[in-house]
Amino acid sequence: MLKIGIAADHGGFELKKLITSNLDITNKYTIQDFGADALDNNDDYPDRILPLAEAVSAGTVDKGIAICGSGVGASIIANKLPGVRAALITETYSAHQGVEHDDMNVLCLGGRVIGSALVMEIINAFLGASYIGEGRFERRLQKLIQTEEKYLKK
Ligand SMILES: O=C(CO)[C@H](O)[C@H](O)[C@H](O)COP(=O)(O)O
Repeated sequence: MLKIGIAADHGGFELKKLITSNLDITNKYTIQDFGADALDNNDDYPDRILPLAEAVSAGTVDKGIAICGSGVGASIIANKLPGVRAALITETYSAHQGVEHDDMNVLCLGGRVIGSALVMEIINAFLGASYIGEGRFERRLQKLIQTEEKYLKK
């Protein structure tokens, strides 16, 4: 079963609630909620998203969903960690292509910019996709990993 993590700051708090109550996890996923557990308009996205990104980096969750107001801050902080490939996604094509081609493992969303019907389609596309893992995609991923090893220190 795929292990999914989810986290949000105040800008993504309502969207996280909507996602966790609408996502059909039956027989498919386990979901770990990294907070925020309550709305705090003074919280900061690095504090809220980092525990999820650490879990993806450590491999204790397989895929993450990181939400802030725009999705921008969430993607910036998540990508600081080794092994995390996060992207801000606003439509369904990139939600699955990012996984299939680039092994994207964190989906970033903007809680203040995305509609509730679209967001569930995006999440289902992201969670249902698998990395192709060969040929030109693997060649590109290896270049990305080499870059990470050169510039990011564990
Ligand atoms: O979108 C964000 C970062 O990219 C944050 O979630 C905040 O919503 C954004 O920075 C706005 O901050 P505010 O304190 O809610 O005005």
